[in-house]
Amino acid sequence: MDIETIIEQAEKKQKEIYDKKEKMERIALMGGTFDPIHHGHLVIAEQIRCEYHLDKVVFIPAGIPPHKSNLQVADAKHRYFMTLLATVTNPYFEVSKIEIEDDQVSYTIHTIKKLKKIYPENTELYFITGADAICDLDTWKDVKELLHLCNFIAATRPGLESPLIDEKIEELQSKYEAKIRKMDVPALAISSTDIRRRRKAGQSIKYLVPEPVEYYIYKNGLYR
Ligand SMILES: Nc1ncnc2c1ncn2[C@@H]1O[C@H](COP(=O)(O)OP(=O)(O)OP(=O)(O)O)[C@@H](O)[C@H]1O
Ligand SMILES: O=C(O)c1ccc[n+]([C@@H]2O[C@H](COP(=O)([O-])O)[C@@H](O)[C@H]2O)c1
Repeated sequence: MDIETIIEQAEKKQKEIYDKKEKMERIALMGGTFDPIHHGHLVIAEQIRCEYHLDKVVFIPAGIPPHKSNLQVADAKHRYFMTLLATVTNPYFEVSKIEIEDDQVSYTIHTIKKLKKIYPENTELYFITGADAICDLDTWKDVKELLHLCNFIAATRPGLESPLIDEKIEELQSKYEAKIRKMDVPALAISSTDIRRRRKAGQSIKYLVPEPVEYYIYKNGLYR
């Protein structure tokens, strides 16, 4: 099947999930630059979905990532399509265009406020981040309000010691009375930075990203 057909199917699936939205009560949001999306992202999203009995996980590619605005990132359209391709086979995964359709910096507080207006009042939102992101949560826009609007789940990530994450979570919880939980996920030392570096060096990225994403990267000459 060609990439265009898979993308078409993925967009159809988005609509079907979206139409069911009034029945959803526990939704996880997985924000990221996804430049590109890789198996590390998918593993943490699926594990958290299962362990927290969530109705779905919404992947939200950032339009202008707040902490990466001085870095060059691939066009939002490419990052959106790769996220669609990576998630199409999971009926519980959805991709939102909410941040890429906005020309402002993609602050999570703005996204959460917009989504709270869309979802029914009883919906509980969980924002998934890697443990590295938790460590600099203090620097996020309107962090106090954000932590009151949304639960956070910090997935462990190779390179960050677990006690350090526990300490950080405790600190944030007492400072902001926040609801943050840690989730131990199988260690996958995969990062988008490493995938881009490998591509630039002409090395293989096979098995680090889903196959259709790998194909999309080659077809569109990304990260050379
Ligand atoms: N292998 C991984 N294990 C656990 N969490 C991860 C992993 N890769 C990414 N994440 C988390 O997923 C979220 C979105 O990640 P992002 O799109 O920035 O990918 P990244 O691999 O960290 O990218 P980059 O290397 O370009 O910084 C972040 O909160 C990040 O911490
Ligand atoms: O709102 C903020 O201030 C903020 C600061 C840094 C990161 N974020 C969000 O965290 C997610 C992961 O970001 P990144 O840069 O690791 O891809 C993504 O959804 C970003 O929009 C949000």
